[in-house]
Amino acid sequence: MTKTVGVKRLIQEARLPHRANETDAGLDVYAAEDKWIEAGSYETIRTGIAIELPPSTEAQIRPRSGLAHKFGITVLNSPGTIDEGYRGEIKIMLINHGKEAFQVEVGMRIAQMVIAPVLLSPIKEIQELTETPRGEGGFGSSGLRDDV
Ligand SMILES: O=c1ccn([C@H]2C[C@H](O)[C@@H](COP(=O)(O)OP(=O)(O)OP(=O)(O)O)O2)c(=O)[nH]1
Ligand SMILES: [Mg+2]
Repeated sequence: MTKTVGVKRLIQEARLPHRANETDAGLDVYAAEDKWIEAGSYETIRTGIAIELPPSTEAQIRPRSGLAHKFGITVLNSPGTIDEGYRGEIKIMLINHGKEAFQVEVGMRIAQMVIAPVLLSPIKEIQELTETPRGEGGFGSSGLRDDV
Protein backbone atom coordinates (compact mmCIF):
# COMPACT_ATOMS: atom_id res chain seq x y z
CA MET A 1 0.00 0.00 0.00
CA THR A 2 1.44 3.34 -1.05
CA LYS A 3 1.19 6.17 1.42
CA THR A 4 1.83 8.77 -1.23
CA VAL A 5 -0.88 11.33 -1.88
CA GLY A 6 -1.13 12.03 -5.59
CA VAL A 7 -1.93 15.65 -6.44
CA LYS A 8 -3.21 16.82 -9.81
CA ARG A 9 -2.99 20.51 -10.65
CA LEU A 10 -6.15 21.64 -12.39
CA ILE A 11 -5.04 25.18 -13.12
CA GLN A 12 -1.67 26.81 -13.61
CA GLU A 13 -1.95 28.99 -10.50
CA ALA A 14 -2.27 25.96 -8.24
CA ARG A 15 0.45 24.99 -5.79
CA LEU A 16 0.95 21.57 -4.28
CA PRO A 17 0.20 21.17 -0.55
CA HIS A 18 3.41 21.55 1.40
CA ARG A 19 4.72 20.59 4.86
CA ALA A 20 6.57 23.59 6.30
CA ASN A 21 8.51 21.16 8.49
CA GLU A 22 9.11 17.49 7.71
CA THR A 23 7.15 16.24 10.73
CA ASP A 24 4.27 18.72 10.64
CA ALA A 25 0.86 17.04 10.77
CA GLY A 26 -0.64 19.65 8.49
CA LEU A 27 0.25 20.36 4.89
CA ASP A 28 -0.30 23.99 3.99
CA VAL A 29 -2.93 24.40 1.28
CA TYR A 30 -2.77 27.34 -1.11
CA ALA A 31 -5.40 29.56 -2.70
CA ALA A 32 -5.56 29.46 -6.50
CA GLU A 33 -7.69 32.59 -6.85
CA ASP A 34 -7.97 36.11 -5.48
CA LYS A 35 -11.05 36.85 -3.40
CA TRP A 36 -12.22 39.32 -0.78
CA ILE A 37 -14.06 38.00 2.27
CA GLU A 38 -16.15 40.71 3.89
CA ALA A 39 -16.32 40.86 7.67
CA GLY A 40 -19.00 38.44 8.87
CA SER A 41 -19.14 36.62 5.50
CA TYR A 42 -17.70 33.46 4.04
CA GLU A 43 -16.39 32.53 0.61
CA THR A 44 -15.56 29.27 -1.13
CA ILE A 45 -11.98 29.42 -2.37
CA ARG A 46 -10.45 27.39 -5.18
CA THR A 47 -7.25 25.46 -4.51
CA GLY A 48 -6.87 24.29 -8.12
CA ILE A 49 -5.91 20.78 -6.99
CA ALA A 50 -7.51 17.34 -6.90
CA ILE A 51 -5.98 14.48 -4.94
CA GLU A 52 -5.75 10.71 -4.78
CA LEU A 53 -5.57 9.51 -1.19
CA PRO A 54 -4.12 6.19 0.06
CA PRO A 55 -6.74 3.51 0.82
CA SER A 56 -8.70 3.94 4.08
CA THR A 57 -7.63 7.52 4.65
CA GLU A 58 -9.27 10.93 4.56
CA ALA A 59 -7.92 14.43 4.33
CA GLN A 60 -9.11 16.89 6.96
CA ILE A 61 -9.19 20.56 6.06
CA ARG A 62 -8.36 22.53 9.18
CA PRO A 63 -7.89 26.23 9.92
CA ARG A 64 -4.45 27.83 10.31
CA SER A 65 -4.05 29.33 13.77
CA GLY A 66 -2.05 32.26 12.36
CA LEU A 67 -4.96 33.42 10.20
CA ALA A 68 -7.38 32.96 13.09
CA HIS A 69 -5.14 34.81 15.55
CA LYS A 70 -4.32 37.75 13.27
CA PHE A 71 -7.49 38.17 11.21
CA GLY A 72 -10.30 36.01 12.65
CA ILE A 73 -10.24 33.80 9.54
CA THR A 74 -11.23 30.16 10.00
CA VAL A 75 -12.66 27.22 8.06
CA LEU A 76 -16.45 27.36 8.05
CA ASN A 77 -17.03 23.59 8.02
CA SER A 78 -13.99 22.70 10.09
CA PRO A 79 -12.71 20.10 9.86
CA GLY A 80 -13.69 19.72 6.21
CA THR A 81 -13.76 16.12 5.05
CA ILE A 82 -12.11 15.05 1.80
CA ASP A 83 -13.28 11.51 1.09
CA GLU A 84 -10.84 8.93 -0.24
CA GLY A 85 -12.78 8.55 -3.46
CA TYR A 86 -13.27 12.28 -4.15
CA ARG A 87 -11.69 13.31 -7.43
CA GLY A 88 -13.08 16.84 -7.72
CA GLU A 89 -11.29 20.07 -6.94
CA ILE A 90 -10.66 20.70 -3.27
CA LYS A 91 -12.38 23.90 -2.25
CA ILE A 92 -12.04 25.66 1.06
CA MET A 93 -14.76 27.61 2.79
CA LEU A 94 -13.28 30.44 4.79
CA ILE A 95 -15.32 32.59 7.16
CA ASN A 96 -14.23 35.99 8.35
CA HIS A 97 -14.97 36.49 12.04
CA GLY A 98 -12.74 39.56 12.09
CA LYS A 99 -13.77 43.21 11.92
CA GLU A 100 -12.13 43.99 8.56
CA ALA A 101 -12.55 42.59 5.06
CA PHE A 102 -9.83 40.03 4.29
CA GLN A 103 -8.11 39.63 0.94
CA VAL A 104 -7.26 36.11 -0.19
CA GLU A 105 -4.56 36.15 -2.85
CA VAL A 106 -3.30 33.47 -5.21
CA GLY A 107 -0.53 31.54 -3.49
CA MET A 108 -1.69 32.39 0.05
CA ARG A 109 -1.68 29.56 2.58
CA ILE A 110 -5.34 29.49 3.56
CA ALA A 111 -5.75 26.21 5.45
CA GLN A 112 -3.95 23.01 6.32
CA MET A 113 -4.66 19.44 5.33
CA VAL A 114 -4.12 16.48 7.65
CA ILE A 115 -4.14 12.95 6.21
CA ALA A 116 -5.76 10.58 8.69
CA PRO A 117 -6.67 6.88 8.83
CA VAL A 118 -10.33 5.95 8.55
CA LEU A 119 -12.06 2.81 9.88
CA LEU A 120 -14.53 1.77 7.21
CA SER A 121 -16.64 -0.07 9.79
CA PRO A 122 -19.73 -1.89 8.61
CA ILE A 123 -22.92 -0.79 10.35
CA LYS A 124 -25.53 -3.20 11.73
CA GLU A 125 -28.59 -2.70 13.87
CA ILE A 126 -28.52 -4.34 17.32
CA GLN A 127 -31.19 -4.60 20.05
CA GLU A 128 -29.05 -4.33 23.21
CA LEU A 129 -25.90 -2.36 23.97
CA THR A 130 -23.18 -3.76 26.26
CA GLU A 131 -23.08 -2.36 29.82
CA THR A 132 -20.27 0.05 30.77
CA PRO A 133 -19.27 2.05 33.89
CA ARG A 134 -20.28 5.27 32.10
CA GLY A 135 -23.59 3.97 30.89
CA GLU A 136 -25.77 6.84 29.70
CA GLY A 137 -23.91 9.51 31.71
CA GLY A 138 -22.63 12.43 29.70
CA PHE A 139 -22.79 16.19 29.35
CA GLY A 140 -20.72 16.85 32.49
CA SER A 141 -21.98 13.86 34.51
CA SER A 142 -18.47 13.04 35.74
CA GLY A 143 -17.91 16.49 37.30
CA LEU A 144 -17.94 17.13 41.04
CA ARG A 145 -19.96 20.34 40.73
CA ASP A 146 -23.04 21.05 38.68
CA ASP A 147 -21.38 23.74 36.58
CA VAL A 148 -18.38 21.79 35.19
O1 LIG B 1 -14.14 21.57 2.79
C1 LIG B 1 -14.42 20.73 1.93
C2 LIG B 1 -15.25 19.64 2.22
C3 LIG B 1 -15.55 18.76 1.22
N1 LIG B 1 -15.01 18.90 -0.04
C4 LIG B 1 -15.29 17.91 -1.08
C5 LIG B 1 -14.55 16.60 -0.79
C6 LIG B 1 -15.58 15.72 -0.18
O2 LIG B 1 -15.30 14.35 -0.41
C7 LIG B 1 -16.83 16.21 -0.87
C8 LIG B 1 -18.08 16.02 -0.06
O3 LIG B 1 -17.91 16.66 1.17
P1 LIG B 1 -18.93 16.41 2.38
O4 LIG B 1 -19.16 14.95 2.56
O5 LIG B 1 -18.42 17.20 3.53
O6 LIG B 1 -20.23 17.14 1.83
P2 LIG B 1 -21.73 16.68 1.75
O7 LIG B 1 -22.54 17.88 1.95
O8 LIG B 1 -21.98 15.50 2.66
O9 LIG B 1 -21.83 16.27 0.22
P3 LIG B 1 -21.86 14.82 -0.43
O10 LIG B 1 -23.31 14.45 -0.45
O11 LIG B 1 -21.30 15.03 -1.81
O12 LIG B 1 -21.02 13.89 0.39
O13 LIG B 1 -16.65 17.61 -1.10
C9 LIG B 1 -14.17 19.97 -0.32
O14 LIG B 1 -13.66 20.12 -1.43
N2 LIG B 1 -13.91 20.86 0.68
MG1 LIG C 1 -20.87 13.66 2.50
